Amino acid sequence: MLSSHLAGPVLVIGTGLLGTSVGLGLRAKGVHVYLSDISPTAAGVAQDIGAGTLLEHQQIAPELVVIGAPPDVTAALVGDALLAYPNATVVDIASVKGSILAGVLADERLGQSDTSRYVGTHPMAGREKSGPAAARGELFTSMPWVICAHEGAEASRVKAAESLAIDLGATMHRMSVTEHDESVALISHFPQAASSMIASRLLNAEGHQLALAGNGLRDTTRIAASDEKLWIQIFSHNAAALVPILTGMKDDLDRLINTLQNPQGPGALLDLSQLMTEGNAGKARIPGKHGAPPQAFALVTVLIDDRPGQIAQLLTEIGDAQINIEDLRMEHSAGHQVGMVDVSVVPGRRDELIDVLTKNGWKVAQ
Ligand SMILES: NC(=O)c1ccc[n+]([C@@H]2O[C@H](COP(=O)([O-])OP(=O)(O)OC[C@H]3O[C@@H](n4cnc5c(N)ncnc54)[C@H](O)[C@@H]3O)[C@@H](O)[C@H]2O)c1
Ligand SMILES: O=C(O)C(=O)C[C@]1(C(=O)O)C=C[C@@H](O)C=C1
Repeated sequence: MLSSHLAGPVLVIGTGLLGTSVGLGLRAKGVHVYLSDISPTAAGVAQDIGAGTLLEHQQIAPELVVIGAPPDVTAALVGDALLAYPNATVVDIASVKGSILAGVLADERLGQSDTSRYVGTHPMAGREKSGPAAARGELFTSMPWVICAHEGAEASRVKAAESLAIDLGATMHRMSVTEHDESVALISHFPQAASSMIASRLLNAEGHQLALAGNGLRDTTRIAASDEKLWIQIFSHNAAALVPILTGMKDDLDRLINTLQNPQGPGALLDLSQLMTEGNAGKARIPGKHGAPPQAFALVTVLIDDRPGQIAQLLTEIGDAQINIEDLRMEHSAGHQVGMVDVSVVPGRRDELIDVLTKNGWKVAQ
């Protein structure tokens, strides 16, 4: 078992997707984890899948308490935990930070020595699913984890919060709550709003239209499946940072509508070209997964028969050719006994991959 920075025990309050993922990740490091949730079922499932031990009537003195509940109850749960466990560091992992810090500092039950043990944090990893059954111990590996220590936080408490991120394999980013909320409004909350709006256009789509859906629609709507109860809280807690970004989008939309109302008009084509090139440039600024520099991988699509062992064979042959796979995705072709595997590789190895696979008899769609 790998050694951990945290000694434990750690108490996770709120054992849904995120809290259970924290429990699973810490258990894999050998840290003792207790689990608690307002829903006995959520806590029970988390225990059953190995995220820790149910907190029932045991008297515990946790080193760290992690609040993994929704944003609207987080500040109150932080306050409860600071009072219930007077020696513990208490962190939350909610997606918004300013409103929660304000709630904790305004809690009249707490003195300065209590709030000095609180550190707000936010792992930038998640899924469009919720609940403990969707949890993964590796969720945070190489993903950013923001630490938003407030002015009154004790250094040793900040270190404990950082130890949690390190033990779970995340990369640490320190910032103020304001910097955090503005950043995530742009890179997380705005994309969620845009994805939900794109998907909501489909409500009245005809079946024959939807039957044509390809990767463009799937790529832009994955997170539209996210939990509505969680996101109404995130949007409303971070409204001030989100409004300017949505206003900028509205201006762009107005400009596009204007241009398309007269697509042969003077400057219209230049306007459309600008929309695309600005989008290309923005996309190129997104770092590669796991913090790597931006890199456009080359995609090779391989057609495989829909029968057992095909993917394993494909991966073995790519491995034998000493070509590293950067990303892998599989799609089924509706109504056909065929699958399509998208293999991403560094651009310099693309032609070689196509050669190897074609020689080995695979059908490669170029
Ligand atoms: N889902 C994501 O992608 C993601 C990513 C990063 C951070 N977060 C943050 O993590 C937190 C949890 O999100 P999630 O996706 O795991 O949600 P979830 O719905 O899967 O889990 C939340 C859990 O909190 C429990 N809970 C609610 N009120 C409680 C209370 N008063 N006391 C104890 N438990 C309570 C619920 O029963 C549920 O099991 C949220 O604050 C969210 O903003 C989510
Ligand atoms: O991958 C996803 O499904 C997510 O939406 C994760 C995501 C994100 O925007 O990156 C969503 C909200 C969280 O606060 C942090 C991470």
